Amino acid sequence: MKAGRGLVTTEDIQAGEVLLKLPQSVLLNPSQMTRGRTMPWAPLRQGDVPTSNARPLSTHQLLACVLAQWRATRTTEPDAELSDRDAFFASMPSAFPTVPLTWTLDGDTQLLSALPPHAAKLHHKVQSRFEADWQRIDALEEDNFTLAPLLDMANHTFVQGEECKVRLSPEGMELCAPAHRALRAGDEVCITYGPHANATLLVEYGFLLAPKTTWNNASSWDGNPHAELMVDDAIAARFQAEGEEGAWKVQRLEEEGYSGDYSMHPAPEPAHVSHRLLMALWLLSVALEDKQATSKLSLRARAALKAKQGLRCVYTPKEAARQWKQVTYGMPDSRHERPMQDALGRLCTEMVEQRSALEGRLQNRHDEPAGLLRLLLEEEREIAYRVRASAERGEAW
Ligand SMILES: C[S@@+](CC[C@H](N)C(=O)[O-])C[C@H]1O[C@@H](n2cnc3c(N)ncnc32)[C@H](O)[C@@H]1O
Repeated sequence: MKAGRGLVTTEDIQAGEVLLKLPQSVLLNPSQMTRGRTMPWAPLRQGDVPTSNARPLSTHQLLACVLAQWRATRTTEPDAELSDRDAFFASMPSAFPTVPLTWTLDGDTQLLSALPPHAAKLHHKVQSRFEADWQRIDALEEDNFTLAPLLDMANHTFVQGEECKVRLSPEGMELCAPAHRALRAGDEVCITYGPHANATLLVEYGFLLAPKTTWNNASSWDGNPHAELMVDDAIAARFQAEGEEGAWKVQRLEEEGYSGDYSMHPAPEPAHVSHRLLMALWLLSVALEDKQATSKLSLRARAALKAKQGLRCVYTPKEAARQWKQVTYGMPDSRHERPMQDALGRLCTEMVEQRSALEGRLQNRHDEPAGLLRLLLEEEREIAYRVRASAERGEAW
């Protein structure tokens, strides 16, 4: 994998065998640095009551201070001998060109403007965290983010079962070989950073998993197994465009805990939509009508209303609420299938077009960050294609 440096075994290792032990004393986190003593700068622990003169740092702020201080000292004394801890610090990367936060700090608006909406939202969260650290806001939850020499060199694997396990104990940290797979000398030692989709990997870590082959209609999914296309913005826009009727629908979703987090997935196949998105699509397949008011409309106005309702199922609000209850009990009415398929097809087409437009913003950029962003946009477009094809075959849910 093209992942910079990594960990590699130098001898054969049995499945489940411990590869590495890091005693508490070499770990760098607030617990270790304060050794349980109360310090005015120490991040608050659970149950700590902040005193008026304490200005605690968050863990990230504290570790950033330690690293900044080390870097400053190394600059003034470049020839000083390296201790083990210095060697660890010196091994850390000093530039992060593929992490979108760097694009913001460098003012690379071209790359930023091509981020797909969900990745842009995730990036915004990373940026807010970063800004909060700069502003030194009070962080009241317990945090004990740790820098771990050597272990921090482990790259992420996407292959389930191939990852080495990190175990925490009062003595420190242990890295163990995969439970069911021996390692041979020369194998890379990987861990998992979590079941992340590519947008998260890009904005949090600056990398993503590219597919092994070029996708075509027939190929099975060989990209990130956790790939997803988030469509919250597009769904919210649809409800908003429906005015009061949309607000009624949003309220139904909120009541049932289905508000937001609407996703499409290429794997496991067939490409499909999440249950939450399905619920939103059901509501989009409904048109509300006040029968009494409609009966008073002119023929022309009634025809215009019919056109607006399109293929959707028309209900009075009371009947819609009753049908909705049925759906939340897992008993949808088959009359909704066609309008839902239709709504999904249009949504997928919009996603494809939006990604192509975003890709257009990367013209003339052939650097690594733009390459990664292009992969993300291509992946999202491919998911939309696959879900649309599944919907046409009646398999998207
Ligand atoms: C904990 S560090 C691992 C050591 C890192 N490779 C280095 O050279 O310092 C995490 C970083 O490694 C890279 N990385 C980790 N796993 C990767 C993977 N599967 N593919 C590409 N890059 C990866 C990313 O840049 C990520 O932010």
